[in-house]
Amino acid sequence: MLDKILRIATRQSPLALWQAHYVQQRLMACHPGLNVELVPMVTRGDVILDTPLAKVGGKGLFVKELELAMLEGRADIAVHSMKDVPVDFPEGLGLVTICERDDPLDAFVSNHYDSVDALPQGAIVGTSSLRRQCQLSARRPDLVIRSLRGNVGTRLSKLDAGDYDAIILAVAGLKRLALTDRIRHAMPAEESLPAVGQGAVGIECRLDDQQTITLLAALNDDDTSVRVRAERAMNTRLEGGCQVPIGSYAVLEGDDLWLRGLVGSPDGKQMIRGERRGPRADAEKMGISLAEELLDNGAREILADVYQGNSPV
Ligand SMILES: NCc1[nH]cc(CCC(=O)O)c1CC(=O)O
Repeated sequence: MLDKILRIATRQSPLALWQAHYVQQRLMACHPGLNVELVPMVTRGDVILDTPLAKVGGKGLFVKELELAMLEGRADIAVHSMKDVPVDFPEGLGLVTICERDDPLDAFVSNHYDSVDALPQGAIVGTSSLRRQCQLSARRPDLVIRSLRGNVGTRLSKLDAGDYDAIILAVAGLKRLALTDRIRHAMPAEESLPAVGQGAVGIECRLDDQQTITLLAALNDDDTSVRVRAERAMNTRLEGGCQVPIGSYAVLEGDDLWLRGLVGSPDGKQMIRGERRGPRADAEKMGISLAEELLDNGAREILADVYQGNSPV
């Protein structure tokens, strides 16, 4: 078994490479003698940089090429930010491991201001995340939200060039890239409910590859896994792609899981919130029942509006 070389399909952004290296290091530490190599790839999501993701097919654009490489046997595993992993997997592939979650919160990043509340009237905030846009606009309807795509480094350069008064990024991404000094304010979940899976790294592989699945099991974190399963169950039940602002965030309090969810309109004028508390064994059930409550409380209409194009995405 240890004469095998495990190949990780990875995008080449600094964040993707950090995550792939992290999994490589952890696998080699857990399985002395195991060889782990990176197979760097370019995805469509890396090529289409000028259009909001919600309009060009969503975050799945970042994973398709990696999945094809696994199905064709050119790679054994793919490492993903859980936030970017779509609900469905191609036949034969699945998510088998979720590593310990890093900071799940959003970061307020600015060269001039300390917080959203400190921004002047009409300030320009950069984000292409409808979830962040919705929550920012609900709090401060006067803000002008402008699209912001590209790698974390590119986004920071655009801020530094003066294109924006502030931008919102994930704390976890900034930490991984050793850029925590750019964070002015970690936005608590009450201010910006995080995205499904934010801050967690997941690993996908072929479901018939038992040898790899066994090797990956050592990296699974049960607490993270239960939290992310609750968040993803909510998202799946909502059938919400990334065209709809959705936040879903679970924490453990002892053995109890506290799951909070949000569905909003992109302009922040509508916002439906709900929560569940229950035993960790009910993670998925809680996600589904919270989604159903949100749907009954108005999320159904919001989702329908967005998909019929009545809502300014
Ligand atoms: N959308 C891109 C993306 N995917 C994952 C992260 C951050 C790391 C994570 O959430 O695990 C980021 C950057 C960001 O949102 O600032």
